Amino acid sequence: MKTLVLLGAGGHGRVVADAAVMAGWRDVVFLDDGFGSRDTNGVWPIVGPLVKWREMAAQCDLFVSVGDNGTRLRLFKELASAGVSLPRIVHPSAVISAHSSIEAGTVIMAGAILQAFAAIGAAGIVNTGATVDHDCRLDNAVHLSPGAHLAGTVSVGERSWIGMGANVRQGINIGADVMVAAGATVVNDVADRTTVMGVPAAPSKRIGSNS
Ligand SMILES: CC(=O)SCCNC(=O)CCNC(=O)[C@H](O)C(C)(C)COP(=O)(O)OP(=O)(O)OC[C@H]1O[C@@H](n2cnc3c(N)ncnc32)[C@H](O)[C@@H]1OP(=O)(O)O
Repeated sequence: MKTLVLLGAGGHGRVVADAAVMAGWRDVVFLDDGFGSRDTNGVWPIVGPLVKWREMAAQCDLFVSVGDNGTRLRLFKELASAGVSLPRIVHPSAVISAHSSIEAGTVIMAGAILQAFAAIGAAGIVNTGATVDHDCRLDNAVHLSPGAHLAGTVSVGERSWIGMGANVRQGINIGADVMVAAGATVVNDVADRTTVMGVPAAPSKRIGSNS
């Protein structure tokens, strides 16, 4: 297998690296703009700043491991438009229906479950133990946090973040750039750029950061 180059050397990056090793990559390195002041992320080396991807692209697999949804999607699009090889990373303990789909640049973490006809967009994160049930549609750069659960036929718009342990009722449409708070239960559709929290989830006057 080619060397895997991860763009973004934070905590999320370490979990992506670990999943990638479990999925079969042997050599994993990071690029990060903190290069110079840090030279490792966990047990993996940081070998240069982000821009170095251009000189590594021909020989390596590249993957954006930035947690912030907007930044991750912007970098993913930059790489994709340069024609770079952009894998999916699926932890071997995830349960993935043969009738589901996962676009490039997405990571599926340990213990996650994708049910039949679930469709996951590009540059997404389906985090530890999250479940996506039948016929759900996740647009690009959605982050489904650890232990979040989507019932059947839920749609989630671009760059939205579903917090830890949140639950979404079947058939719900969640817009783009939405923040669903940790532990919320969503029983009504959610408009673009809204933060919802609580059980049942209601819009919050305070806007949380979507990162
Ligand atoms: C592997 C990983 O680590 S992946 C990362 C997973 N992380 C998550 O899922 C975290 C998701 N983020 C949250 O739930 C955040 O609390 C947010 C975005 C909803 C709110 O964040 P902030 O805007 O910083 O809000 P802040 O912490 O200042 O709290 C504002 C108010 O909302 C309340 N509040 C915050 N989060 C929640 C929540 N999840 N549910 C209910 N109420 C909440 C606070 O108690 C506070 O109430 P108060 O004004 O009465 O004191």
